[in-house]
Amino acid sequence: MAAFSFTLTPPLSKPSPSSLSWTLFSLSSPTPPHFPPKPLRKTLVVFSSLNAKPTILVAEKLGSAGIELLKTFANVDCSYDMTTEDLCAKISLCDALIVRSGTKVTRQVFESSAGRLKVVGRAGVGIDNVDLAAATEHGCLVVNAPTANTIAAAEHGIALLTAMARNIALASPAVKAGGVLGCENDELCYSLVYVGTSFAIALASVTRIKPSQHRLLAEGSGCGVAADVGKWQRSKYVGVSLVGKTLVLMGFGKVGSEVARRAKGLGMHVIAYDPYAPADRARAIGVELVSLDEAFSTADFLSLHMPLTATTSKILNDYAFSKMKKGVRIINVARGGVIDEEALLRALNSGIVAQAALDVFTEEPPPKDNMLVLHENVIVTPHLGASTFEAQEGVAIEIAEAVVGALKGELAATAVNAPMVPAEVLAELAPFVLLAEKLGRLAVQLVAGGGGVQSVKITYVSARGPDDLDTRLLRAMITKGLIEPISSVFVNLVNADFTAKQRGLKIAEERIVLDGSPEKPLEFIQLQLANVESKFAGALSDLGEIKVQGMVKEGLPHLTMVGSFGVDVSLEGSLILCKQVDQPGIIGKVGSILGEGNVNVNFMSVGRIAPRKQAVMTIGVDEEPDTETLKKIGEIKAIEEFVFLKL
Ligand SMILES: NC(=O)C1=CN([C@@H]2O[C@H](COP(=O)(O)OP(=O)(O)OC[C@H]3O[C@@H](n4cnc5c(N)ncnc54)[C@H](O)[C@@H]3O)[C@@H](O)[C@H]2O)C=CC1
Ligand SMILES: O=C(O)C(=O)COP(=O)(O)O
Repeated sequence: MAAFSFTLTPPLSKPSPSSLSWTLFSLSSPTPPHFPPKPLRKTLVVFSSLNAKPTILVAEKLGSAGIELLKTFANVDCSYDMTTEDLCAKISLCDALIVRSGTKVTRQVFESSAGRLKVVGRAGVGIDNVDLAAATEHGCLVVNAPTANTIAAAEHGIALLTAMARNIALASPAVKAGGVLGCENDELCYSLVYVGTSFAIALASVTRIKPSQHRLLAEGSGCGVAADVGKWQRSKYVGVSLVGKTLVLMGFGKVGSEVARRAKGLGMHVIAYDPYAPADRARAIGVELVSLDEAFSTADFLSLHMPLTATTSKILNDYAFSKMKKGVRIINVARGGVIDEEALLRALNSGIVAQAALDVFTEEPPPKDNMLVLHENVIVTPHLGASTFEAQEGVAIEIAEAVVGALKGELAATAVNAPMVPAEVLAELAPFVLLAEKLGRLAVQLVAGGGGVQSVKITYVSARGPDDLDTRLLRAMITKGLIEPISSVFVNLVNADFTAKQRGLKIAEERIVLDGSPEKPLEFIQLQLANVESKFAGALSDLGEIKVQGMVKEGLPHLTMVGSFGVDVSLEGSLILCKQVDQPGIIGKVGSILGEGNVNVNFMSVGRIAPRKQAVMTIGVDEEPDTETLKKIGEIKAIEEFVFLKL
């Protein structure tokens, strides 16, 4: 009697947490016309919608063009000014969330989503308000809109620079209050006052008050401007010139470069501190990259354009200010947290910093009694860097395209928490990505017991040099294949490495370079699972590891080796592996049993050590054979063992 085993477990399908299900990817989807220009890198995303329309929650004001675009694909819920509690309550009903800088997307939000939230779209650049680690752990892709507000932010930086240098923000309301609006004696007049904390000109409202109340009002609101109302103070608002002055840019990325171009047009000497910026790009704009110390010590004006990270947090601190020239002027359109606000206050009070122009704050909106905001040498705007009509329409379209694309399973060009791979590399790797997942699924189903695997060795064999092969996608898909069939977690490019680590799955990668034509990115991929028992002994290598190997033939993934047996079967549908003593008639017998069970065979191959010796037969089937059919196969005398695998 032949020893055999077959498996209909572990469960290979699991209920989708939402109307969205995981699929590998779609490379065939047409790319929508793109505005603004397409970034060069893309990432593979693994979502696709089934029948029901997904729901997208828009938590902050988004340009109308973006909303219209979203509505063509999804149910769109525009709920602005939600509390954290409101957001957490709604999020489990949403497949995607779109925010700007005003919404904190915390771990609590991801936990509250109960696995449904698949994409967070940040309609802008800075993603410091999104808990990326939590997003990744929950397999949620985060995309941003990194290009559409660059010019707006740069223009705002220049606006603050010039407004500060020429005291525009202080002089204008003073003139309006006293001169233009006609403030005389005890007659009632209009005066610009700051609302509440008096922190923003943009928030100023016009209030009818008596001139005798101006000072009172000014003192009451802590507002230096209101105290000067009614005065035509030409000598008070004498400014400083820009031409010939040194402007230091801290961060020389998209916004920093655009500020540089504009500042050079104003006749400024522009230098930058950015350890990661390419020197040739800086040179092309006529900007010298300098050390941090040189940046601090030479600046007449210093403008911040770096992201808020652990390294940049409070980069302008007491030490930095102590290195600066007396009378330096600071502009911040990046993030409040890159400045130690208390240190800046001290530097303003001591005169090291003559003036500061701030668009962003550690806490937004800043508290009423924020002494920086109230400081007479500080001008402020309420995070307006990206707020032009043009930028907001552009950002809205950019983020809507990214979110819809991700939900459709297209490539996300602006993924923040997943590897981005050049689009052309991705197109080339696509069939290998499919092969990688199938090999993972196949290998794990050969393991006896439901415990899965603790270590896997992946060997990539290619005629290309190791540096020419980006294996992140392949590794992620092998991980997906290894983990999903034996667990309830959904693995994608975003959370693959995290999930593997969390489950204690060690992944070793090896690349072997073959002689041959480097036209194809890969010749084959091999997986070896060590320290496991197999339910199909024929899949074990001489070293006792489960070994499977595959390659891409005519664009389709093929299994080419099981254990020590060479086979050749297309990895479609499901697979039956049989180990038998090679002899006439076996193929026919198995074929007719499958036929009787109404199971269509799509591929069959036999790999044998030698004629009439042991052989492994691989049979690709379109349908899943029922238990009775499988039992009959097991009863064929010459068959030593067999296994049914669902791909
Ligand atoms: N106020 C507003 O409304 C807006 C603010 N922003 C903010 O402006 C900042 C820059 O945006 P982009 O230029 O689009 O980003 P980007 O990514 O193109 O440029 C950032 C630059 O900072 C550099 N950098 C990173 N760490 C650094 C460090 N430790 N020291 C020096 N440089 C470092 C990077 O190398 C990069 O060149 C971001 O914080 C973004 O959130 C952007 C748009 C609007
Ligand atoms: O894009 C950025 O980084 C910004 O700071 C813009 O923020 P906002 O979208 O205007 O809230």
